[in-house]
Amino acid sequence: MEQVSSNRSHGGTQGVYTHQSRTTRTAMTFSVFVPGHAEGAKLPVLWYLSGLTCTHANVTEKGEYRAACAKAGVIFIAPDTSPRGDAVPDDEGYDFGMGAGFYVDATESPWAANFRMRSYVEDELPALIGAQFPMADMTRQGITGHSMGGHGALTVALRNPGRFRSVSAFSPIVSPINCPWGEKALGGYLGKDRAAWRPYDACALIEDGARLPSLLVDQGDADNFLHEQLKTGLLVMACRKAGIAATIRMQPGYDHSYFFISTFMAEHVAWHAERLTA
Ligand SMILES: N[C@@H](CCC(=O)N[C@@H](CSC=O)C(=O)NCC(=O)O)C(=O)O
Repeated sequence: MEQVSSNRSHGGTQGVYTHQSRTTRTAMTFSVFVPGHAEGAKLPVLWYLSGLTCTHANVTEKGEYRAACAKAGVIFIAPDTSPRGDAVPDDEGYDFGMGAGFYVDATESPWAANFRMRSYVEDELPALIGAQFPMADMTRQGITGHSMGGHGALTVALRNPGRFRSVSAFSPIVSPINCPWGEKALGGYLGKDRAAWRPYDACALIEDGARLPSLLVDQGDADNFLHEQLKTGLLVMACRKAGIAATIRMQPGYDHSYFFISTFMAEHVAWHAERLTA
């Protein structure tokens, strides 16, 4: 792992790092904010999975999480959304290929060689963080994300019961098998058999018996993707039917942007911190 940059902020350190991933077979970049802490202290970890077109940089520059993480003593980690590089296949659309890994392990050619973001965020990166950041307490992890990354946070948590003490999302795609972004991505990465898509659909996972400890979701009601792509109502219904304790808030006037995310970021960090430090 190499450090790309390091900046002191809110009494802690905002770092950006790169490493050669054996999972994606590419270099991968991610950011980590470590709050100031006593020597030998162990801090809980909050993962943030980003949305379409993003790298680690969008939330790092516009997410406004550092003050809240410094106050709560929570490490904040932002991975990239896909493998990248000249040798990595891409698509002309913003919603498939580079910047749009959808947190799946692709099985279809030519994507399968590099697009393995499920294994990257579930296995390789957590192991790297545990090895390289001795202050990270990997027994206390929370996960959140935005849009495609909200879908990632929900599905990673649902598939890994017991790993995350807290789960939240900002304007998540709640059922990719039921929206154009998801149908394009899952069809492209996984092929035509829709049964293979279910492990990557939060509502389907819940319907199939997966559970979350509790859930916080914020969704802007002026989000132009709400009705065609995000479909928050499907998650409300799935949680209600499964008896999952979920706080799903419609926020009047807010859109899909980082102006929305940064408005509610401190509340999400505090919500996670409450569960990660209990
Ligand atoms: N370019 C696209 C929209 C792309 C977009 O809105 N991306 C969102 C995530 S959408 C779901 O995953 C985002 O976070 N963008 C980065 C940012 O810094 O805002 C279009 O024109 O429709």
